[in-house]
Amino acid sequence: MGLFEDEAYDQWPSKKNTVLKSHGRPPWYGQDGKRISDAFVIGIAGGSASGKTHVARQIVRSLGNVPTVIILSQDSFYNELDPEQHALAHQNRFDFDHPSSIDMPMFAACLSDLKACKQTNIPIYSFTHHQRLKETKYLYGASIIIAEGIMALQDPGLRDLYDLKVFVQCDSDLMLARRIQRDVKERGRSVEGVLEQYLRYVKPAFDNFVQPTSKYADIVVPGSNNSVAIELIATHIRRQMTGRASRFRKSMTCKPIDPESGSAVHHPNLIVLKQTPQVKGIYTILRDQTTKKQDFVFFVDRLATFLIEKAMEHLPYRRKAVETPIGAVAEGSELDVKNICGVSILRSGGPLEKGLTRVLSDVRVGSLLVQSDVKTGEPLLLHVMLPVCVRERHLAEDAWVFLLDAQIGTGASAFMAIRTLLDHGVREEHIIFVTFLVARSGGVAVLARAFPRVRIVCGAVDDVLRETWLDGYEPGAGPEVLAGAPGTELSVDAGRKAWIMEPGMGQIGDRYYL
Ligand SMILES: Nc1ncnc2c1ncn2[C@@H]1O[C@H](COP(=O)(O)OP(=O)(O)O)[C@@H](O)[C@H]1O
Ligand SMILES: Nc1ccn([C@@H]2O[C@H](COP(=O)(O)O)[C@@H](O)[C@H]2O)c(=O)n1
Repeated sequence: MGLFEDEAYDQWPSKKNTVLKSHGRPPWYGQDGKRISDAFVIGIAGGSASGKTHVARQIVRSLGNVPTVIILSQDSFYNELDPEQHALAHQNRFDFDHPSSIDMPMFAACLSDLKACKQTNIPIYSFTHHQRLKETKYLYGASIIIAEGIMALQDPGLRDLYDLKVFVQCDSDLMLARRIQRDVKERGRSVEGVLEQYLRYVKPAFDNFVQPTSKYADIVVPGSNNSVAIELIATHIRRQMTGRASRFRKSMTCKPIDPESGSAVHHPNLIVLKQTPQVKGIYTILRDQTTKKQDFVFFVDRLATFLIEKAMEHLPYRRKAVETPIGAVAEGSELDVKNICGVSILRSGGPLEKGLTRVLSDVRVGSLLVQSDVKTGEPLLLHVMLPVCVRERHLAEDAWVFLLDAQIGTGASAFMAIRTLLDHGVREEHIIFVTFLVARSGGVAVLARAFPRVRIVCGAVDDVLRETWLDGYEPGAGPEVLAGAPGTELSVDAGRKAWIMEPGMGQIGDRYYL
């Protein structure tokens, strides 16, 4: 499932569960790999049909070009009902408006995970059937979270999670009229049923529990004609977001110096293929600019298999005895891992992905898309599609992940990809980065400092990571120069420069696929 699904919520059976909107997520961590700031969280409360979801969506629209936003609806967290309660619910005789009807601890837990930049899996609720569906919805990667629900400001623990608290104040008649319309159209209810439920539970609960929480709000927004208030909120959020992203692209290309020895830091877990004549021969063909595409693809595929086999040496194995066809016992070994998967950094990780599936035929492979921001040169996380054993927290901590990318130059994409896996609970020592080429003076040293337990398996090490003007770039030209500019396998900074590896292999993805 894709992570950043713009306006994806119309497909959900319950109310608008989540909206994810992304213009790419800049680094949320510092040079030491640790998180530097939490996501910004807005809590929106108000009566049923007061317009909370509408306000949340309007805020998202008004925010425009900001990093990823998620709308998290409290509606997803109604408690499971037993058969008796279920029967009552279908007769409009169950109180869904009492605070105890919502699984507040679960809502708070999901929200705090998202705030702390971790992934979460939220329930999907069906208002028609008054129950949670079997599937859950995976969420990850928001810089801004809007949590909305009638009880969003009810719980003190929840209130502590918000950076901004909003209450939507709406006229009761308008709320009732909207609710009748919506519940008949979208929630499979009859007009009589809506009115019965409204008079018995909704209105009293609004007066007793919902309206009193308006006192906690930083801002009260009208339930209609509220564009000015929404613009004010969006401006406030934009201001809060400024300066939150970490900027350290430039420093990633420098050789970090070990304060104790004074010499450049090398990666303690950099594993380079033995430079046999056979391996050297393959690299010679791959580095040669006259090599035809057909040969390039053939030798990349061959090398990918070598590298994956090398990486496999770092997985745990246990002893295993088998009986041979002649009835003898042979002592051997077998893989001792619960879950193993691949994650390919798009698009250059593709050839290694093929290598991985040749070696482990049933392995699941996910992907990450990281691209440089044209203005700042910082990496932006644009897309996350991870295998289930990483998406589910209880599986992630036992999972082993082969992270695949063609080369590590500045290390910016590798850094972001590793941080993403760690956010999901994958153990640092369970990540094996497999790559064709690394630049010694570049990102590996930065990665070594931040994530020393991640193993990097590569086939060759280039000493030079050179900063250069992009081909065809003239200072002062527009950002369109960057689109598809050759030699930008390694990212671009605000000055329209790229870092290229020497001697390098050129753009491995382009040479392989185009
Ligand atoms: N400002 C508004 N102007 C017009 N219609 C609105 C406005 N706010 C909400 N509505 C409509 O009212 C109904 C309920 O709004 P919604 O945002 O789903 O309420 P809540 O999330 O508070 O239950 C929806 O059909 C929505 O389109
Ligand atoms: N099975 C359910 C669960 C909840 N409700 C009603 O939903 C209202 C809250 O949702 P809003 O989108 O209107 O904020 C709440 O007032 C419950 O009565 C329901 O009808 N059935």
